[in-house]
Amino acid sequence: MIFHRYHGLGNDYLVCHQSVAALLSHAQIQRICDRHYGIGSDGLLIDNDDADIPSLRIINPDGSEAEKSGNGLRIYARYLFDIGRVTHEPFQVNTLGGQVRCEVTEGAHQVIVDMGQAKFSPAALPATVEGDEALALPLVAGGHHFSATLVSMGNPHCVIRVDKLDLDRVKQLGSEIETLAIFPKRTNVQFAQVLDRNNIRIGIWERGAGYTLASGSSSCAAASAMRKLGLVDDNVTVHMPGGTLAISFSGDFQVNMRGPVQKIATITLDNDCFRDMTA
Ligand SMILES: N[C@@H](CCC[C@H](N)C(=O)O)C(=O)O
Repeated sequence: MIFHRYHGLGNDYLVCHQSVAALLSHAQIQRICDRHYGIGSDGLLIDNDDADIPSLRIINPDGSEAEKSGNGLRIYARYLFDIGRVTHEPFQVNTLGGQVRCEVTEGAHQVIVDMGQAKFSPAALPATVEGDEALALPLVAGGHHFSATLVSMGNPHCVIRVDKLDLDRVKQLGSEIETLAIFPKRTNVQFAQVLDRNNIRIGIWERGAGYTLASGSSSCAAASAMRKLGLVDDNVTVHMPGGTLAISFSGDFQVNMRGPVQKIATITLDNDCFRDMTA
């Protein structure tokens, strides 16, 4: 079984063809993503090449399926370029969270993705809260009171605005917020600090993955939330522990993301990896 390992700002993924994924159980995917007993990864990207438009499935390390992933899309676009399926011309990719436009540029080191429209309706996440939008939703976690903005980028995000970002707090409270009862499909969580009208800093807790160094859809969601609150302009650099992404807005919250991708390795998985497993 062949896997291609890439990262976007330290958010790392394994890419495999659907014929490989079809052989894997839920538990085996968890094992492959495990950093001590498997190859280790923030998720699995499954390439489906049945149709004219390439289609991406995104599996979190806990085995759950995500509708969309920003770093995952940049990595998948770069993978398609590496295998010669696309060129430097823009192309479409299907995800469960909608169709997006990708462009591999600067050699193949940068990828631009039109991530689609940020949506603020709680129903879009889904979240079981009243109202057409939840822009300053009171939340309590770990005994602390927060104000959250709910955003769907195709996948769900709960963006908490803070005066000063504390990454330990993200690690301590991420899981509790991810699994609050108001989020029936759980949620990704970002703590966001506005630095100025063109820069924000975020800490990320990903649904199904935990604390990560960077996240594309989280960057889009956090920038969208701060834009909606009137705190930033149309061009926002999102600073994360793993590095920065450039986010820009056009029209009615159409979100564009630009950032790097790096290839790490092509790996052959040994079947011995599953020897002690029953399924
Ligand atoms: N790392 C990703 C997000 C991956 C999916 C997420 N964990 C979810 O369940 O929605 C990104 O770069 O966007």
